[in-house]
Amino acid sequence: MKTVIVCNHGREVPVGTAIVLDGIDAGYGGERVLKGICAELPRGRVTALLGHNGSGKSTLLGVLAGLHAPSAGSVRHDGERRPALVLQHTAVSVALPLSVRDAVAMGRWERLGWWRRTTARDHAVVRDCLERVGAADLARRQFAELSGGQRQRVLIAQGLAQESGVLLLDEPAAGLDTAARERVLAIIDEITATGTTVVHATHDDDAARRAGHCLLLERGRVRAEGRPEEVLAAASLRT
Ligand SMILES: Nc1ncnc2c1ncn2[C@@H]1O[C@H](COP(=O)(O)OP(=O)(O)OP(=O)(O)O)[C@@H](O)[C@H]1O
Repeated sequence: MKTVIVCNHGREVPVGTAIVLDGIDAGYGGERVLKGICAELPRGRVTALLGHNGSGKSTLLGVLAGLHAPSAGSVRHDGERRPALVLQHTAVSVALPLSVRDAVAMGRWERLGWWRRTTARDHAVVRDCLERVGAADLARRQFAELSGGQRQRVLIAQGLAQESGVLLLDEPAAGLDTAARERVLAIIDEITATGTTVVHATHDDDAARRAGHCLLLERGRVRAEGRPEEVLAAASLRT
């Protein structure tokens, strides 16, 4: 029997929900991009955000990360810290001289405050996060020298270093070759195995099939939500 804890615009919210989106509207200037998004994203699992270009996936990730204020509705999550947003490797400037270790340590900045005085624990977290993404041997390298796949794994480590219960990724495997893509998807699976909730935007049906839950957006509205096979079937009906 499904256990209901609260009501979300008349929808049941099962126990085990990490994030509740309740009637989210959001946009840019006068343009309304997200329109009344209601959804429940399961804790400790991967949710794949699907939809055509411009359907609002990145905007929704921004709202989930607390970087983009909704004009209506609310986001509730059960963690103490706000969700960690992992940048796409192509979105990060490589003009600055930055070691891999320093790039991951930036994930600690919000905790450190103005003086950014790191402790032994901060260093241990950075080491652990690099190990979790298989990049411990890259720690002393310059971020700019890395391949796209290596950069993406380092950015995931930066997100993990925030020690949030929720990790948000915007097309983390886009532009990577098959081996690098597979490695990123395997890391995402391993992250959820330790209890972290992952939400990632993707155009990749294989990545969606590996997810525990899918949310399909169409022109800023939820077109389908649920198990991957059901949502992918709904998606194929629209193409
Ligand atoms: N910073 C911005 N300023 C103005 N409009 C924006 C901005 N970012 C996105 N948009 C618009 O919002 C709509 C949704 O964009 P969004 O990037 O959220 O979609 P998406 O589903 O992530 O697309 P893609 O798959 O191409 O990344 C689009 O019409 C886009 O042009």
